Amino acid sequence: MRLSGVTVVLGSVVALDTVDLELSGGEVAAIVGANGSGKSTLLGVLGGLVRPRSGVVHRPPGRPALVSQESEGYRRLPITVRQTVTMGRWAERGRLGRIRASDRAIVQGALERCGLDQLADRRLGELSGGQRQRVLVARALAQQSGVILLDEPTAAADSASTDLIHRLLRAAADAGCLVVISSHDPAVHGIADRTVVLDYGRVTTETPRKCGTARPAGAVPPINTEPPTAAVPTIGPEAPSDARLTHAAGTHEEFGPNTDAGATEPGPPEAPTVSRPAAAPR
Ligand SMILES: Nc1ncnc2c1ncn2[C@@H]1O[C@H](COP(=O)(O)OP(=O)(O)OP(=O)(O)O)[C@@H](O)[C@H]1O
Repeated sequence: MRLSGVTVVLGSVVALDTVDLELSGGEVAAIVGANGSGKSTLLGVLGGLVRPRSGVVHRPPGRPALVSQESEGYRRLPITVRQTVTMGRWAERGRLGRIRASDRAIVQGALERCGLDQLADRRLGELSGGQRQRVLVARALAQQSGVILLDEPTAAADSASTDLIHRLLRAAADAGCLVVISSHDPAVHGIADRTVVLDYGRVTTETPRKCGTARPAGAVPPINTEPPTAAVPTIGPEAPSDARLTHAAGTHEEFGPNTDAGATEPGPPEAPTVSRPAAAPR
């Protein structure tokens, strides 16, 4: 996954400013920064949900698994935990496709690894915020994508849930996934190979991956994680119906005034003036 000179303008705000970034399978990248610094926007670009105004985006084949912020929308969904995690398999089977015994086994495995098997028949609205976050992570794991993008996946989690989610994500990366986590939680540094610091839409600091030195050996207990498969689409309420990440050879999109790159959202109108994001509390 590579971004070159990516700029995103939302309304009159430069949400991302000429961002260059290269991320690889097998690593956990932590995206950190103050409120409004552009973390969610960056995840949106990586996931193909936000259209840059300019720049180049290379994506690997397949659709990423997206874990959006736990929200009121999830609380209101009249579906059970198991049904939600099963949605991860729609990626491979299609919404109307038949869920097979192998899919059910994958879902059961994801439920168990996320400590949700006892809650499988509860509705989402009957869970705590931290429990719902584990459900969203379980759904992403059930998708078995090669890329998992998570927006503050531990914001409502207690320390035990945070530790579990982090260990599962670390294990997914160790199995070959690219895992990108936007977070305000300092605990994320414990599993990250790379930290990308955003400030007013710019990457100010990037700690690149150092082969073999990112984590002390044995710091993360092994977890039984299914290896990612190549090309699986995004699922879930936040997934756009026309997500364009399905090319077997990956995608290369160029954005700019003279290009017509595939986008999933209409680009912003030409803004006569562009301001920096509103100052965030430091
Ligand atoms: N739909 C929108 N229209 C205009 N500006 C927007 C829109 N969405 C976000 N922004 C602005 O873009 C900037 C980046 O927002 P973004 O949500 O990416 O920040 P963030 O780092 O994820 O913040 P947080 O930590 O609060 O989740 C902010 O200044 C925000 O106000």
